[in-house]
Amino acid sequence: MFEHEQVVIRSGRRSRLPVIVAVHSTALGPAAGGLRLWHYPDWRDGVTDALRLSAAMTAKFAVAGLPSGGGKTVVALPEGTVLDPERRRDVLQDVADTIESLGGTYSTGPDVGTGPEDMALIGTITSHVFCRPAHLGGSGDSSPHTAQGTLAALRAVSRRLYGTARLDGRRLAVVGLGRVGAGLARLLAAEGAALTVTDTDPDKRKIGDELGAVWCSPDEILAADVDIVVPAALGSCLTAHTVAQLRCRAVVGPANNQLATPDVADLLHRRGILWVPDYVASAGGVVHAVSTELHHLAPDEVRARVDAIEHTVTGLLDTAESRGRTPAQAATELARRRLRATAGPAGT
Ligand SMILES: NC(=O)C1=CN([C@@H]2O[C@H](COP(=O)(O)OP(=O)(O)OC[C@H]3O[C@@H](n4cnc5c(N)ncnc54)[C@H](O)[C@@H]3O)[C@@H](O)[C@H]2O)C=CC1
Ligand SMILES: CC(C)C(=O)C(=O)O
Repeated sequence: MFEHEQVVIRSGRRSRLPVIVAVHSTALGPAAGGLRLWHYPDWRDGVTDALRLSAAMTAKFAVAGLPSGGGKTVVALPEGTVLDPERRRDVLQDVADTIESLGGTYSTGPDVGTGPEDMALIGTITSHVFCRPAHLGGSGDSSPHTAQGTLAALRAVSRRLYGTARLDGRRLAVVGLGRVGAGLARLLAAEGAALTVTDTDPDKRKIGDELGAVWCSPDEILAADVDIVVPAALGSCLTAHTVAQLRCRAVVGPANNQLATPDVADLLHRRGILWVPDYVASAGGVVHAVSTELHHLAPDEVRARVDAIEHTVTGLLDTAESRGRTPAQAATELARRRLRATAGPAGT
């Protein structure tokens, strides 16, 4: 079933690359979600990714209790494409044109492959952008706040499984040392967690060495003998095949769309592995950006909202336990309830 409100696919005027903007829902407010600049075997795979990522943003905002809707932009780069600075600028301007044409229905921010400087460039063409650098009036890089929010989710899970929110001595495997994964690994190392890490980019090994982490190959890390696996790279890492290999008690991480298909949540549950839906654990970045840029909250209030992810996760785990649901089902039900509440009697 096609459940999105709007999907725009344009060939960029300058770059000739496919710019895909998916607006899943504006039921809670104008849509927001990051710009993913990534390689795909076929541009249609980029469309599939945009559809899934934008739907996840709707759920992310609903569970976080924020008045925004779900959207996402994907620029599907053919495999092997390397963008020189000029071509990168062309792509970003093409994205900005497309977003501007939506007249405020959707605003973009950073995601895989983009950051605050890219948002600054987009901001020269459209005002519908967030997470620009602070000196330009934006809330800056979302990734430290995404990492902080994921840490809050990990504390809730640790308390549930081990009776303490402290992570010192806990064994965690961080999959992906990009902007969020590296930040999170640093927070975990500072707390005394024993880390196993990986990234497909061998240069990231330096970060692991700096943190005293064990380096593992990307193909083997999901089977590592650890307490908690932390997906912090790309989506669809949890499949029937990889779930069968897991040796951990929980999977909690910031990577969007970790499940290859929704039924994988049941497989995890049947194996007794606690999985916190990614759209709950990864909300810190948008919570920070929206609370700062739209609601103009003071920094300590914003930080409290990011840290409140710990209570959200605890609440979901309680609900799941008391109603005989998986955490995934409890989160879906909460998101649907909040979306229905805005639709009024006709939508209930
Ligand atoms: N940046 C943010 O604030 C937010 C990011 N997320 C999600 O968190 C995840 C990471 O995002 P960022 O750190 O911003 O992206 P990034 O592009 O900075 O980092 C991604 C990292 O994953 C690595 N990687 C790719 N495939 C891999 C694989 N198969 N195994 C191991 N490593 C692999 C890449 O080499 C890169 O170092 C993404 O799924 C993103 O959608 C979610 C919410 C907010
Ligand atoms: C950081 C924001 C923009 C986002 O796209 C996400 O939370 O996935």
